[in-house]
Amino acid sequence: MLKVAKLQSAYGPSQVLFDVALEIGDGEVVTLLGRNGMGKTTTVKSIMGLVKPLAGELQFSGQNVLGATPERVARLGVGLVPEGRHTFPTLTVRENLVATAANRLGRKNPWTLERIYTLFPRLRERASQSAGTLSGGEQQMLVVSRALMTNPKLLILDEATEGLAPVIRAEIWSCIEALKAEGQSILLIDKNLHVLKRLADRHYILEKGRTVWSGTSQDLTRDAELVHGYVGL
Ligand SMILES: Nc1ncnc2c1ncn2[C@@H]1O[C@H](COP(=O)(O)OP(=O)(O)OP(=O)(O)O)[C@@H](O)[C@H]1O
Repeated sequence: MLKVAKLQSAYGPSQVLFDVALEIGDGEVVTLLGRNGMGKTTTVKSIMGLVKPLAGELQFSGQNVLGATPERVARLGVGLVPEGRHTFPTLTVRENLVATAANRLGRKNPWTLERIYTLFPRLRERASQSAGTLSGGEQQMLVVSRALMTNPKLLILDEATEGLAPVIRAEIWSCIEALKAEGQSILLIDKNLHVLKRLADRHYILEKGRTVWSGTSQDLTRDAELVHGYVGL
């Protein structure tokens, strides 16, 4: 579904990605690990077309998307939950959700308001409240739901549980588990290694803009010391 190889990206004169490689197959849950500043978010931005890569290979759904616009990448079916909780604060929860509804045609089981409210009953309760008045956890549920309403083939979550209370974090994890069970392909960036080990199929570690390790959750446990050195967790 997604293939990234030898990816290089820069912000102006400062190169941040030198050799990033990762692949995500249909229905796979894959993580991108690494300490702060190693290039995880820049990799995501490069995939989305928000940062224009200098070189490399970027394929999504069999199409070359190296240098594609964010609109094209989104239309092809990549849904992003970016770092930080960005809702439309003056719109209601319901309006936030319908604002991104897309890509319904031809989908087996497209996301609808009803399905979202079943996944996150809290959002049903808050449906007519403006998003800006929600708690941090509720806002994050809304942001994840908004991405789902685009019916993405690949859902990317960049630090989706950061700064959330443990109980809310657990809700987001169980949502991700439910999505996985449905066969949703997901790329996860998060610091909760113990949960990621359980949830994800495979992992990639970035160090200074390079993919330096990849493997299954079993490999991650086997290479615990090495992984600890890279990830610091
Ligand atoms: N807009 C920008 N302009 C210039 N440099 C940037 C910009 N955004 C990030 N960087 C730099 O690029 C490098 C990689 O940052 P990136 O955000 O991709 O890392 P990360 O692994 O996602 O870390 P974090 O967990 O802190 O988000 C860092 O050195 C960072 O300072």
